[in-house]
Amino acid sequence: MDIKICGLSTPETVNAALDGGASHIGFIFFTKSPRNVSAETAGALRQAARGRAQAVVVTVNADDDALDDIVSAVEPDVLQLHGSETPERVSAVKARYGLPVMKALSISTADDLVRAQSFAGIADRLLFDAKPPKGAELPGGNGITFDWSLLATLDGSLPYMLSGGLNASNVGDALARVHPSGLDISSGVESAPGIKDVALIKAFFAAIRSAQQRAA
Ligand SMILES: O=C(O)c1ccccc1NCC(=O)[C@H](O)[C@H](O)COP(=O)(O)O
Repeated sequence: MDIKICGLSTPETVNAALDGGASHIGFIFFTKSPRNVSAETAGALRQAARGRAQAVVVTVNADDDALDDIVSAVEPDVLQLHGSETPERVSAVKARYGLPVMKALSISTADDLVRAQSFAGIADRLLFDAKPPKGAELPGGNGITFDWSLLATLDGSLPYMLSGGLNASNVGDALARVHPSGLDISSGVESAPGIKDVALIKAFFAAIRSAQQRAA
């Protein structure tokens, strides 16, 4: 199963993610986020990780000019669109950069999953995150779970990463209930907003391994 550690900003925590077995490392491009990084920082971190994990850049309703700059500086493997991008915008981004697009969607009701179907065959993968609280500044990275049982309505045709409020304590429960093609975590491996913690990253991977052994 793919595992994405998102919101990385230092070599130490990127190494912890890679050593733990992360398939994806995520870099946030959203100035209001405590995890926001410069293109230079993300570019250097992704170069160091090249060949070991896929580099994902996370943007929110970014226009072509902003994406051009980020893509040329970072050379990502995947673009994660975490705003209110439409299926048409996802198609246009895929065509412009020739890169896989993971579309993040906020989930709080079954209707949100009906909306997800409009990205079928367009986004390469979805990332189901919790709906941010009213008035929240951030569309993601809020450390909030959603009702995972809603995912039971999916027919299996949409590959998705499960995201939102995961941590070492609840990831086993999540894996017992749903079967995503990937997991994504950010604040659950932080000691403070934006500060990734090597011990928490290790604990997260250990919890996943335990859950997988229980299921085997
Ligand atoms: O993490 C952020 O600060 C962020 C800001 C703006 C857009 C997206 C953001 N995060 C995207 C992610 O993929 C997070 O990993 C995801 O929302 C889950 O976060 P968490 O609930 O903290 O594990």
